[in-house]
Amino acid sequence: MTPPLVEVRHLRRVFDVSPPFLNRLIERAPKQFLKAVDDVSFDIARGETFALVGESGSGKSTVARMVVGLLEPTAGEVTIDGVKMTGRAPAEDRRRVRRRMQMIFQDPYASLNPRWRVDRIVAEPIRAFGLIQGEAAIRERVGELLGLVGLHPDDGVKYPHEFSGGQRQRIAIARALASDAEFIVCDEPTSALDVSVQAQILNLMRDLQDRLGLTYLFISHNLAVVRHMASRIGVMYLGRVVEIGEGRGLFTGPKHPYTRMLLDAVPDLAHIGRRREPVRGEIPNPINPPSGCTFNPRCPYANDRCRAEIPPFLESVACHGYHERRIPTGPVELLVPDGMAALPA
Ligand SMILES: Nc1ncnc2c1ncn2[C@@H]1O[C@H](COP(=O)(O)OP(=O)(O)OP(=O)(O)O)[C@@H](O)[C@H]1O
Repeated sequence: MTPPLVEVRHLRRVFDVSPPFLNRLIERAPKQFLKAVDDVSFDIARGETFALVGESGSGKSTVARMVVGLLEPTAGEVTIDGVKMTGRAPAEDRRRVRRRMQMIFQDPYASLNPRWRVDRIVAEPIRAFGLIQGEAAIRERVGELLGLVGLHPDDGVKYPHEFSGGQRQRIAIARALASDAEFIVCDEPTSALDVSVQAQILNLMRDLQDRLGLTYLFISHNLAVVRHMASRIGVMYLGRVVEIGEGRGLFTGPKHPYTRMLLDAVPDLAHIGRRREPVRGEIPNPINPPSGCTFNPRCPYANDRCRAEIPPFLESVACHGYHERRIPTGPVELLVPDGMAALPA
């Protein structure tokens, strides 16, 4: 069996969110810490799209930033292509992996230098990594990359503000591909776009994946988008992965009560065989999370054990109720929301 391209093990990130020292001194308040990511583990196979979903603040972006090396983990390991990125792997190995790993963000405008022409933006990784020598050859490669993402090679002479949001995301993708990336971390890449443009960008990403064998870590709060993109999905709640499921399976047979609640909150979800449960309560304060399973105050099936013990991650789900067969399960089916009909199933 080929090893996974990406291995994330027991990743943790704690932020110090204490008030300023003097305030703490006056108020005699202790330091405060926020566990943004707590013991997260998953693998991503080569050529696969693995998605992380969850409500705002569940820790998705923090995981993404640690995976690409933009943020130092408090604990845990990220191994990419056999190289321990969080350990003491030789610098040369880590540089090689970094080049082949890129990130695209929700707001492409913020990540594209507004004063640079598009051809310079796309050529920058090629120059930085010394991938191609000679200006004519670089120009040719930039034209090729722009064509690959559905832009015209002549678009290179324009500036980012001359493009629409969707076209800017295409430029960001071209720049990511310029360094011969094989692993792309996509943090809400289409959330700022109109639904029809979203579909075009998602289809482009899938097409590029097929043609170039790309691997994606896809972060989104939009379940319809995730269902379209991902072969496997991890559901995050308050810094933990509570369930990992195969794309369709997660939608048709959710195991964790939180996954069911997330699906129930999608208006276009048709429910077969079980009652839709209303969304209960709010996400607790992550600085002072509930004991035991952090979902227990919102869970209709919680008992004393749920309030006392963190559930282990077994059979792809971390839930005492599921392991003890206390939770009724039933199939659900996701209907394609309006406007997303352009997305192939
Ligand atoms: N630099 C930071 N300092 C302090 N707290 C942070 C920092 N970055 C993130 N957090 C906190 O960590 C938690 C997880 O945030 P994160 O952005 O990873 O969640 P998310 O699921 O990606 O949500 P969103 O979709 O809103 O970005 C949140 O409670 C957030 O406030």
